[in-house]
Amino acid sequence: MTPSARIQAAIDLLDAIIASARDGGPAADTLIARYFKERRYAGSRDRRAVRDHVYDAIRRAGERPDTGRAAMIGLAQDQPDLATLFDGSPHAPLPIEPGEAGAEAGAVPAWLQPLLAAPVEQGALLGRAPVDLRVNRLKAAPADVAPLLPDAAPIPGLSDALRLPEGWPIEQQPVWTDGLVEVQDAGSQWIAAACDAQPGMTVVDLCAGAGGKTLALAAAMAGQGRLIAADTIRTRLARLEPRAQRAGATFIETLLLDQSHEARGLAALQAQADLVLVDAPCSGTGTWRRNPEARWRLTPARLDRLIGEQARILDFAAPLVKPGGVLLYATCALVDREGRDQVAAFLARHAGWAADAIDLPVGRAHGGGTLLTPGHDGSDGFFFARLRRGA
Ligand SMILES: C[S@@+](CC[C@H](N)C(=O)[O-])C[C@H]1O[C@@H](n2cnc3c(N)ncnc32)[C@H](O)[C@@H]1O
Repeated sequence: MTPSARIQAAIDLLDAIIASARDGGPAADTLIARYFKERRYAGSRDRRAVRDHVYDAIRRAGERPDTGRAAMIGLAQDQPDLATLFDGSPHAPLPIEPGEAGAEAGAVPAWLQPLLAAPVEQGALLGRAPVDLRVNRLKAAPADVAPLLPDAAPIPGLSDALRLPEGWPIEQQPVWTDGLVEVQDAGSQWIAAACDAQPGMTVVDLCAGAGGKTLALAAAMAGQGRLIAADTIRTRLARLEPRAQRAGATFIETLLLDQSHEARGLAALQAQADLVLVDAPCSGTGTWRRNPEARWRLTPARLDRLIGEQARILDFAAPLVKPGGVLLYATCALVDREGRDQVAAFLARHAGWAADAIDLPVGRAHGGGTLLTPGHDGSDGFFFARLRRGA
């Protein structure tokens, strides 16, 4: 592909990504993979260049652009070399017309800016994320793994964590295929630390998804006790099973819940759990480093729906906790209505509950919980709170 044809390919992909973000379709990564599957003539350098253009254009535009062309013209305003590639040659975009507008530059959609927690450094939300690893204590100690990964650096305060540079291909290494390490952002590892799961406990991971945090809890429990991974989406839970095998965490039980009738599926666990983790569905504002197009998907109506769902999940999670036990509420969102205010509302609805102080060498206290941000903590952004049921 010529450099100009790569720009046109990026424009075509951005058109598809914009439509998909508007209509709730597949993620950008899926669309990019599909696009190249149908265009075998594109070599690996073409793919990398097109992908970089696409993600640079997504990162640059806070609001969803009208067209892929507008998104790329916006990028060309910052990178004038790109503007010369709009040359009208075969497979290239037409020249940029005088006065033709590019998408506006910005990090956060205007409607969302006032809703983000005040300490959040908005300019840092779109940085590049490193590859963070968690050494799987069920199979190895950090001292065994560190010499196998000389490019990895420790992460202060997280004894089982290692950090590799962005894009490092860990999934091709035996240390990953053998289950000695999991890819897990430091923020998620801090949440697992805040859970303080111990061997022998009964633990419910209520929004387990594909089990990223479940596996961290399994390692903290040293494979002893009861660990139930629940979710309403069968395909997500199905992805946990091979991961648990690889990690040697075979004691994990999975529980598929029926959306809107979750309490029925959880009836046998009432007042049984020492710990319930609610890693709730959320706006994902803390993970824009990895999913920058997520900010083109969010709308005020979708945010309202998520907040309602978070409150509903908290309400059916609370009765599972035994007296004296803990409900750890976490979201990878930095919107106060999903974090600080959600916890305050929970405490107002549920007598006999209180927020524990969280003693971790990271984050900032925020309302009844802790705020982690890319700008302050170098991890994905999260809000989390430890809610304790009175004994
Ligand atoms: C933020 S993701 C969880 C990520 C996962 N804990 C991890 O560490 O990889 C939120 C999950 O909540 C699940 N979910 C949504 N509504 C739910 C409900 N009513 N009950 C249980 N899980 C739900 C979603 O399917 C999704 O997998």
